[in-house]
Amino acid sequence: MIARALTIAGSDSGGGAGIQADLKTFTVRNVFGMSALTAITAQNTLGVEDIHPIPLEMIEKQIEMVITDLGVDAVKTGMMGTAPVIELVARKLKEHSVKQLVVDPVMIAKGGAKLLENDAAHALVTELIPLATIITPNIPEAEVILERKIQTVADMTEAAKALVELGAKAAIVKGGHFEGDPTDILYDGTEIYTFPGKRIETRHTHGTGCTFAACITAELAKGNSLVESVETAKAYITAAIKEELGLGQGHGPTNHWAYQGEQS
Ligand SMILES: Nc1ncnc2c1ncn2[C@@H]1O[C@H](COP(=O)(O)OP(=O)(O)OP(=O)(O)O)[C@@H](O)[C@H]1O
Ligand SMILES: Cc1ncc(CO)c(N)n1
Repeated sequence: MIARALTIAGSDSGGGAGIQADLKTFTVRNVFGMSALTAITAQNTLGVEDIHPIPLEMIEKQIEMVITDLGVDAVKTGMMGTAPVIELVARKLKEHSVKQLVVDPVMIAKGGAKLLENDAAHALVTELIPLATIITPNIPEAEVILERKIQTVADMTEAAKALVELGAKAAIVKGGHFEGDPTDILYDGTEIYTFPGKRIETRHTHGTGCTFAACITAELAKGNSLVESVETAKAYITAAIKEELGLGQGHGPTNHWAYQGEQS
């Protein structure tokens, strides 16, 4: 049977981030994708124009309809928006004993728009992080969650460990926001793994975080190990950034078809 993945996230009308990035990535990685929308955004490569939140009952019904009929092998969370949404999603994931959960703690879009209310970071810590197979913050997100500055690779390593102490089984702190080559640091509760990258000079990085986390989710859904899943996701996002599509006037989308690696 084909592996199944559910993304619980916001819609990006521009198609480069949010559920659109997730569903494209799931498809290219041979996983059947499903979605529960938390918000609709009117956005493009230049920024977020408006956000329309989805009512809590409707978020709940989407999750319920998908899990009780089609079933899921892995779930990814992206833009949550508010603390009540996080609380609801955590309750549903517990109710259905979801085993593989990738938490991408989306806070701010590339153009600077706020995708998570300030008072909701606490709910991430108390509700969602303890359920996570892996949490995938960029450096500013890890700084908000842990209430500390991250300035060096050593700080990233300490941050990954601290996120596991908060209850996630694993954490990867992404280095895309540092100057120079972007190195990501993974801690799986036992070992530290370093995923070095070469910085690609491009403005087309809209949705890199969503796409990376979606690929981890797809690989986990197929039954791959955590480290294998992150390795594939790193290769996938690197190819997607390198072979950008040249779309839009601002931060353009990545190329979800670019990765030529094997299907596992
Ligand atoms: N310019 C780049 N060149 C190569 N790799 C990059 C570049 N920018 C980001 N990455 C890699 O892409 C992945 C996503 O990291 P990033 O820090 O950009 O996520 P993010 O900030 O959460 O993205 P988003 O804009 O979707 O919120 C990481 O593996 C990171 O190392
Ligand atoms: C809907 C949505 N989710 C996540 C991001 C972060 O890239 C975005 N720009 N839009």
